[in-house]
Amino acid sequence: MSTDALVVCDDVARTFGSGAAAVVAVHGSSCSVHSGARIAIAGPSGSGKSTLLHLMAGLERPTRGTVTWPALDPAGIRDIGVVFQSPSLVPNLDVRENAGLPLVIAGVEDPGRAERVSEALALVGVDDLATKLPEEISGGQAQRVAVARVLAQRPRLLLADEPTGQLDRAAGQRLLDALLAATEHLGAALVVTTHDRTVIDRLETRWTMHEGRLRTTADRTVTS
Ligand SMILES: Nc1ncnc2c1ncn2[C@@H]1O[C@H](COP(=O)(O)OP(=O)(O)OP(=O)(O)O)[C@@H](O)[C@H]1O
Repeated sequence: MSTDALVVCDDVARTFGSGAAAVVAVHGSSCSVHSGARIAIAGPSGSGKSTLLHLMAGLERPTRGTVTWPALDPAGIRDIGVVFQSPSLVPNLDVRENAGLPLVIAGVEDPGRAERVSEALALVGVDDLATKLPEEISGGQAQRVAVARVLAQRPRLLLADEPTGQLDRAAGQRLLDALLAATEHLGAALVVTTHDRTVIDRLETRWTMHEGRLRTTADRTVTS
């Protein structure tokens, strides 16, 4: 396996529960993600996409196999940003405060923090909403704020779990535009799990999950 990979999954498996109730969410699957990669992980509901993404993020431990982050230093798992299907903004904080919250928790001080938050909000086109509360913005805008919250951490690897799943087609396209532009600007790799054909068609690399098994494929030409 290449050592410049941001994440390497080597024969990983993840089982939930035990005995007769055990569910094998991911069977022995191997893959690696390098700088600049733009990968869609497609597959039906329940095929193990989210579990694989969580394994890549270090949010789940594999029951078999290993997940390593060769190009990230030991504390570098912080270089991984995760966007979930639901934005989960804090209701009583405004957009700017929500986007900056992980940096506050990490102890990043101003003016650096404010600069990073402003850059992230601008990258996803919600800088004009900075003083709005979550209840004052649309679902698509809230999801862009959730992306900004991750971008403000300047990740080298951005993992997005069905980020357009709750959005209509137009809002989903705008979110994807923002994700692509922002990861390019930051030089971050992007991995997106999705059912959405229009998302799949815009990423160079398409992997598929089926009943917990990952199939990786070569890069292809993006249609738009
Ligand atoms: N924490 C958990 N406890 C028990 N079973 C789980 C858990 N997480 C996932 N599973 C099971 O593992 C399997 C894979 O789930 P996963 O969420 O990874 O699939 P998915 O492809 O992301 O599905 P969707 O597209 O619907 O989000 C499913 O059968 C699911 O019920």
